[in-house]
Amino acid sequence: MARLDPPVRARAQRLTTETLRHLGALDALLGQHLAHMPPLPVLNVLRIAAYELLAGEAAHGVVNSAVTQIAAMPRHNRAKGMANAVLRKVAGAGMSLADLPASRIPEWLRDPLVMAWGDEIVAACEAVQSRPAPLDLTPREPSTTKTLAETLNATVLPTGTLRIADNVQVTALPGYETGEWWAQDAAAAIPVRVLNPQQGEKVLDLCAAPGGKTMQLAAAGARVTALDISAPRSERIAANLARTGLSARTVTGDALEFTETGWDAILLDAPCSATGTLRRHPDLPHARDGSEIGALIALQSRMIDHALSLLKPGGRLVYCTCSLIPDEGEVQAEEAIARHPGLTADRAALDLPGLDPDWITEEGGLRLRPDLWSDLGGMDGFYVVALRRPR
Ligand SMILES: C[S@@+](CC[C@H](N)C(=O)[O-])C[C@H]1O[C@@H](n2cnc3c(N)ncnc32)[C@H](O)[C@@H]1O
Repeated sequence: MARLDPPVRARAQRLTTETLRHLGALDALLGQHLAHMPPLPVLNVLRIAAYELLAGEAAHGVVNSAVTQIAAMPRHNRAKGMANAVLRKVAGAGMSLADLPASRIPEWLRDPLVMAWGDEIVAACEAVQSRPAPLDLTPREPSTTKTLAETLNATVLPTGTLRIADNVQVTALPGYETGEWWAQDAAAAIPVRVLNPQQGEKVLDLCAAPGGKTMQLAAAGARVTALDISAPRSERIAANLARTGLSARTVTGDALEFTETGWDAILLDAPCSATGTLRRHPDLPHARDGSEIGALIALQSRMIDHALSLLKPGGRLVYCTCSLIPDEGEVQAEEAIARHPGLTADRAALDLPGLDPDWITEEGGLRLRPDLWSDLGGMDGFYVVALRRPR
């Protein structure tokens, strides 16, 4: 896909993302017209074509293009007649995307989420995840929020994030080149607000790439060190800082081996199952099976303990994950408090404009779910807690 021209690439990305979002419903629809499942390369062409038909693309062009692609597959070109017939039946049914049922989270993930949140909340999350995610932007200078909202025809969310509902090309928007804002989901912007960086404070961003939160910390005037284990991802931090004219020291390395101490505050946006970001990454539940989550949970608690050892006495650690699984959020905070005498969850840090006190959890963290603000377009799932080390 990287070799395609930007507009073609954007269209290819949108088509595959939206097809994956509705994969279960599209397969069920195609299944009504298929005597047996075709080979995967043929099925994938049918899936994308069925999505395009339901999205209102002209039937003639969609069917022709799909048949041409299958005709060019040396091992499967005999399927072109079948593909033509099936797609004409889908087109003839006159259905649209609105007729599809909400996309369902695959069972390996759905079962633990139902255990954690109940059927109703999971169904509400699925309803939000069935629609494309809006584009959320964080302004570099909070004082420019109103002006940017007018220029970009965006709405301002209760926490100060700008939201654009339409499908737009990010890099073509005014202010991208000049770094006046960066793309960041409304929920992802909250951990730094909870950390509340102060001018001149020494702040360590422990799992920093691609740098959305690093930029928020630097924009607040903190002296930031941004560390990430991945060299290519660290380059993205540097590129983002350069575009926005912000500065931070970048380090490539393993958080568990970083030994500089005395930090006023540390942000730990730990690697996780990313199950809160399904609406932006509908491929995720198909590409994974949950077998990696146990190892991630163990890594997260080792990272929390190590981060606490780097803080100055009285310093604060904001731990967050873009996961919907409590073992990667609420349980990590609860167990960290139990492991470290004197460590407390700072509930006052969550008293911020736009944050609903109902989102505060028993152990003193913040649970953000896709179904919250559903009337405003939802948000990614996140867990955030501010832990304070004793003096
Ligand atoms: C959730 S992403 C961070 C997103 C980032 N904070 C932002 O807001 O743009 C998690 C990051 O952790 C990094 N990571 C994973 N294991 C790590 C380790 N042992 N040490 C440091 N970084 C690690 C990954 O490379 C990944 O970039």
